[in-house]
Amino acid sequence: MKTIIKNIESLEVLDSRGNPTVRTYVELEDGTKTFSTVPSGASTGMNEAVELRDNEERYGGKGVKSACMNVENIIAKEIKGMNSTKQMEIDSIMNELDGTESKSNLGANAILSVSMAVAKASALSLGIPLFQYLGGSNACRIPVPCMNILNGGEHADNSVDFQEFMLVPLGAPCFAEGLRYVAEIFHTLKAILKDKGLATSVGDEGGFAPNCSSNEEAIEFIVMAIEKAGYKPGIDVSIAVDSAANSFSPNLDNHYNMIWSGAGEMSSDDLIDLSSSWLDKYPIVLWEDPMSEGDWDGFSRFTQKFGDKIEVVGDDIFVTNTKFIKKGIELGTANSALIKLNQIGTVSETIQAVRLCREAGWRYFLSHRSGETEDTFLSDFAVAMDGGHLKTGSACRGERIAKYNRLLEIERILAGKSEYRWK
Ligand SMILES: O=C(O)[C@@H](CO)OP(=O)(O)O
Ligand SMILES: [Mg+2]
Repeated sequence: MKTIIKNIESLEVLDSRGNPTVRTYVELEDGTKTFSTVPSGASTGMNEAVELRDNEERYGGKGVKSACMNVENIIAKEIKGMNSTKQMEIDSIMNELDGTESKSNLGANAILSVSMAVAKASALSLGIPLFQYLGGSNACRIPVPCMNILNGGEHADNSVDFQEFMLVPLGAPCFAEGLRYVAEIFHTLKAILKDKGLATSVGDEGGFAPNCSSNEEAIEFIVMAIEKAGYKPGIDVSIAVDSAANSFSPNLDNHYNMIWSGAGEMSSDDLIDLSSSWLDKYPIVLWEDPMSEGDWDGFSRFTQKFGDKIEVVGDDIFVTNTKFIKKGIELGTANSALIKLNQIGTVSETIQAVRLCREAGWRYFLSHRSGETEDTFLSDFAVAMDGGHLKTGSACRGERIAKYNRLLEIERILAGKSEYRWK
């Protein structure tokens, strides 16, 4: 059979931060050969699946090279000879081989590299675009590109506490136009910052990282840039924020300390008040991780207050894990989950997390990591999952642009049959 796995090999390569990461090649009986490369986060949730990374001393120095060895010496031995289209079976065999809930034995990066590569190889061998292989022949919704144009927190060396400020081109008629809107605003923001004598260097995801005088000044600059570029805030282009509140909650609880801006200590209620005043003034449609992963109560209160007006997304608190998303659904913690393949470590389990959100009437927001690669799996995956929006960084870094460009290609493949809508 064409799609029988003939060979699997792994190679240590570099990610966008210049750190080692895993790339895995899968070869099928019919000669199809392809590969996948895994990303890695900087602001991570405590319960994310465990990667074997060189910079993680807590795993006894087991680094990316050992993840690659695990692919070749342990996973490949079991998976070779299997049909690559048996995604769920392959993923669950890898989980059994690993034997831990966190995937810390073989490494979530080792497992995910194989999981994504077998999906890609299957699609290639069958002659189907990856987004249709994963999402079915009706997959046609291109996500609204939530472009991160201003970075703070752990993704930058500046005076902004909130990690990501994103543009949401929800008024555009199609993806290509939406991308054009946000790329233009990106360049306009650069000119505004330059004009004000502020730095135009960028953070990990390619958004600008100026030393703003306050967090609020950051969002003011963005509204200014939207207008100056000729768009209407809230109609053509709205705004999304990822506070990544873990990064300013020293004990990951309901105490916050905004050290970068100097705003100082805050409680969950102070953050709710701040958000409330921003929501009155600025066209914000989505707010991610407004509270830390330990502040379930603060998160719920935030959702109670704003959940009928905006999308409240849980990232570090849910870590793409159905166990935590289920708890969030029961408690009303949020109304959406961030979806990152490497937080849970297999394609099948990521799809389960998406399905759970859908069944609960939640939204789900597909996402890259701050340490990325040129792999465009995420673009196809986002279209396949039909979530309507994704975040994959700014307009000035190749590893992010690769994903936007793949979405342009998909829109073209769908030749007028694609959908583009926020909700
Ligand atoms: O917090 C986030 O949402 C992500 C991606 O933007 O960052 P990281 O990959 O560092 O966790
Ligand atoms: Mg986040």
